[in-house]
Amino acid sequence: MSVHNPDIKRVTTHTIQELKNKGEKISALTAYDYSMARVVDTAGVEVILVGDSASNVMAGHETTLPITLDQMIYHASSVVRGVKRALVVVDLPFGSYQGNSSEALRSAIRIMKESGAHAVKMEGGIEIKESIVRILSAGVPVMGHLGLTPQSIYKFGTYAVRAKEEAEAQKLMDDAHMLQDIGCFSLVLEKIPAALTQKVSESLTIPTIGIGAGPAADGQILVIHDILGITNEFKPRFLRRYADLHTVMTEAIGHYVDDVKANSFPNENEAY
Ligand SMILES: Nc1nc(=O)c2c([nH]1)NC[C@@H]1CN(c3ccc(C(=O)N[C@@H](CCC(=O)O)C(=O)O)cc3)CN21
Ligand SMILES: CC(C)C(=O)C(=O)O
Ligand SMILES: [Mg+2]
Repeated sequence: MSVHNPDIKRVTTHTIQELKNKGEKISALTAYDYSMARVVDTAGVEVILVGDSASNVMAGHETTLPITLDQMIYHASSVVRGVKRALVVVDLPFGSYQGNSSEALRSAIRIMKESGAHAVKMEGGIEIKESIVRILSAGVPVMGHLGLTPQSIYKFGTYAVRAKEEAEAQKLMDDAHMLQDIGCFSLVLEKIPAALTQKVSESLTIPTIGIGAGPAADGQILVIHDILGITNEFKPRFLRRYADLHTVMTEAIGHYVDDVKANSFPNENEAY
């Protein structure tokens, strides 16, 4: 296996626009720490998202709501130190940008200044337009996020597919165009019908990145721990597992415990 596009030394927002223009799909994954980011980057993924899913995957919370801006900056700065090539995008966490565009700008600037990441991602459409405009005006690239927006889970009540009804699909299409028109460089579409993803992706010039949104998105994103089978209890239909690391890791650790109990670790070569 080899890294795709080895000629690309550093992925930028322009690189992923060119991939859409060429009709080449964009690969994206999450990472939350230095060691995992090094692996994901080395494997050739173009976009690494420091997702607020860290709240679930790293901290064990039920939702993404509790993670703080300081915690996102800690994860993001760790990821940036592990990345040589990918574009690093960071989720603005719940409560750091909704409602107040000055606070939104301050949050985005803290992320850029304190982590070294390349862009931020924000959930929502017209409701957060002013905040996005302020951040874009400061020269910070913004990725939008429409459809299933987990920071609003208590407004919707479920993680079910979004925009199945015509009115919600129309609002999503309007929001997508608004985000493109104000200058967002890309857009995540989460858990919406595949046909709507196709309509939106064909109608926009900027690249869409889907999760549970079907094959027509210009790119795909999943949570790294999900594709590696570490989070083995999370199995939505859209997830494809590429490894069963939960089993691999549990067995490896079990062998270590056995060796310690049998006093066969450490041996003479592993001692001074
Ligand atoms: N480990 C992990 N992976 C993710 O993809 C992820 C997170 N955490 N945390 C933040 C959000 C939440 N996401 C989610 C959460 C649930 C479903 C989901 O489909 N849940 C149920 C169906 C619920 C319903 O239909 O009401 C399922 O089938 O598992 C999808 C995406 C995506 N993000
Ligand atoms: C799943 C992606 C799109 C995300 O927002 C996250 O990981 O937080
Ligand atoms: Mg997120």
